[in-house]
Amino acid sequence: MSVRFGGVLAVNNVSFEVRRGEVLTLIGPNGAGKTTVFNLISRIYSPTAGTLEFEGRRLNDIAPHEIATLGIARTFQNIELFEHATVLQNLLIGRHIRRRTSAWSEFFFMPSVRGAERDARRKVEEVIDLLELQHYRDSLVAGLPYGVRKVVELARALATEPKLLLLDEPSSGLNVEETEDMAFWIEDIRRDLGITILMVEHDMALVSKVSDRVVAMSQGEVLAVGTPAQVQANSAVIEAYLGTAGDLSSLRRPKTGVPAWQTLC
Ligand SMILES: Nc1ncnc2c1ncn2[C@@H]1O[C@H](COP(=O)(O)OP(=O)(O)OP(=O)(O)O)[C@@H](O)[C@H]1O
Repeated sequence: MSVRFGGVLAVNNVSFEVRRGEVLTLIGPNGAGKTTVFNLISRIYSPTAGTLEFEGRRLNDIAPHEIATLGIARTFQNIELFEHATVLQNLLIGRHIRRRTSAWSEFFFMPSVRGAERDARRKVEEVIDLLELQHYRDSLVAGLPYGVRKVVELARALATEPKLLLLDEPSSGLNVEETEDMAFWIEDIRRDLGITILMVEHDMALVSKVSDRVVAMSQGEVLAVGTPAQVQANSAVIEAYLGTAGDLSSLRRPKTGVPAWQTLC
């Protein structure tokens, strides 16, 4: 796919596949086009050229609100939750896209609606147990620590029972311990729930730990695809990161205090 914003070719002829059951991570310096790829897959943006397919189905003409019903869920770089609702309510709202009941049956609270309500609660409670959120289930999101909110956003995505989970910088803003917990959640989600994961991430320790394959991007293009070790050893990838080292403000530092490009080299 390619996408142009005025004079900026944000994504230029980018092509890759996500295999069922894998964790695939997009890496690259700031401005490489990673979030734009996520926004293309979520249908927030439309490609200027190219095709997007999910399970053999062309997604180019699908509306953004239909993406979740096809089995694609996402989290955002900046957490997007209902701040003045509880954790449980946020998850139930997330779950609502699975509802197949009509407005008519909802109005009269017919048996099909009661059944759907029970299913939603059961699924949401399963996710709360899986991500160990029991302690926070009735707390307002607004009062929760940042690290817990990140897990709640992940839980809300899981409550939709996705086949493909898009995680946009799951470790951003987390401390070392919280990042390690996030790595465990990601591994559990893939192993226990069989969900395929496509992730954008800057923390190379987390990337190496959980990813089967990595796609390295720079300036809107794919530089390399391979295992984390293969991509980290790729000279074009190293150069792309070193090329930004003069502008340290554009590099995200992992919590070790080591610049991202040093962890790559
Ligand atoms: N809506 C938009 N309008 C104009 N330009 C945009 C838009 N979205 C992204 N861009 C530009 O596209 C390029 C790629 O941005 P993108 O946010 O995808 O990079 P990124 O790799 O996700 O960076 P970061 O790691 O900082 O999130 C940048 O030059 C950015 O300014």
